Amino acid sequence: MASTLPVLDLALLELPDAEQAQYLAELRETARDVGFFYLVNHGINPQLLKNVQSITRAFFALPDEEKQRVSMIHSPHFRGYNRAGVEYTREQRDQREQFDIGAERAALTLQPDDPAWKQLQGPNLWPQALPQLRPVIHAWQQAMTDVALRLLRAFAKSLSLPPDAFDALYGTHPNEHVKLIRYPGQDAAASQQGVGAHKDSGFLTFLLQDDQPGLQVEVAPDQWIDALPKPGAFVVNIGELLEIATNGYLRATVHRVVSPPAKQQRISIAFFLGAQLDAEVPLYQLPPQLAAEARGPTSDPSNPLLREVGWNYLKGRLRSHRDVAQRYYADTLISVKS
Ligand SMILES: O=C(O)CCC(=O)C(=O)O
Ligand SMILES: [Fe+2]
Repeated sequence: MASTLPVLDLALLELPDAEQAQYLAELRETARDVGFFYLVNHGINPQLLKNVQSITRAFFALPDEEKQRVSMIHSPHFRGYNRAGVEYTREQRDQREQFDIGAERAALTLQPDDPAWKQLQGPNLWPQALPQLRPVIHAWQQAMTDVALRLLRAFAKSLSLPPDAFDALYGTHPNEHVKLIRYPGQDAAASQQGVGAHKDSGFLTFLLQDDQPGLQVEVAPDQWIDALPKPGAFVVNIGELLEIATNGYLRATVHRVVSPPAKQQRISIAFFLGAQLDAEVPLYQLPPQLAAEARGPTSDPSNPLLREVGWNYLKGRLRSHRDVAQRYYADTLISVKS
């Protein structure tokens, strides 16, 4: 069993088609067997990455009062700030503070019969005390969307599907979710749950870690390996949408973060590429050889995987942010077991 994550080089996608076969097979097998890897040579300007990291530190260093002004409780779209201990994973509180940003779009006017997930679309909250945050995050969100779509097309090719097979799913409105995260250090006697074990709900996740360890990946039942920070690389993982789309051939791997020791902290910046909220994930026809190896999507009664993208995404948001759910989605909580 590997003790570190595999490394994949995005620049190899520029090879002529005839020379790509081995690389695409490696991409497919890594995504299938581990579901997590380091991505190097991704082409994102290192200065942009530095800027994103330093503006994130500046955000968390703001006085609590400023952060509370952009608290998520003000947003029916699940945007904004949460202090540590407010979010839940597997019924336990996560010890991390975070700031969520989504695709910057106007809120929709809902009709009585509209599905609740339509309320997920809307504007972000931005702190007045840190005006540079918005342009830096927008630039990063755009750059990450480009990289994520390149990688998604490579996945389609690696599965012998047309390269644009997934394009209709993310359409013109991909769900581009950025999360700035700070894990405060914890005393040995306190809860070490930075974020509890979970799968991500979208297509692909990219993590920009600092140099503090803590991220762990479940490579086999109850077997965890450390995804140690690797300078210049993203940690990439597969989300539930790719698991559903490939009938479980690709795997949305469970992962978690263990808190840093007291007096230290860990900063991680996540980019989640999701599909358009009104899309439904079809079951893609894989070639017989791959189809025979598909395991079917995992069935976990506490986490059903839903083909309707809006519902699958809302499921995760309602579970994580109980206070926002109570305030804006009370009717949905009654009608949907999340
Ligand atoms: O902190 C990290 O690097 C991982 C965060 C994570 O898994 C998540 O927010 O879904
Ligand atoms: Fe995650």
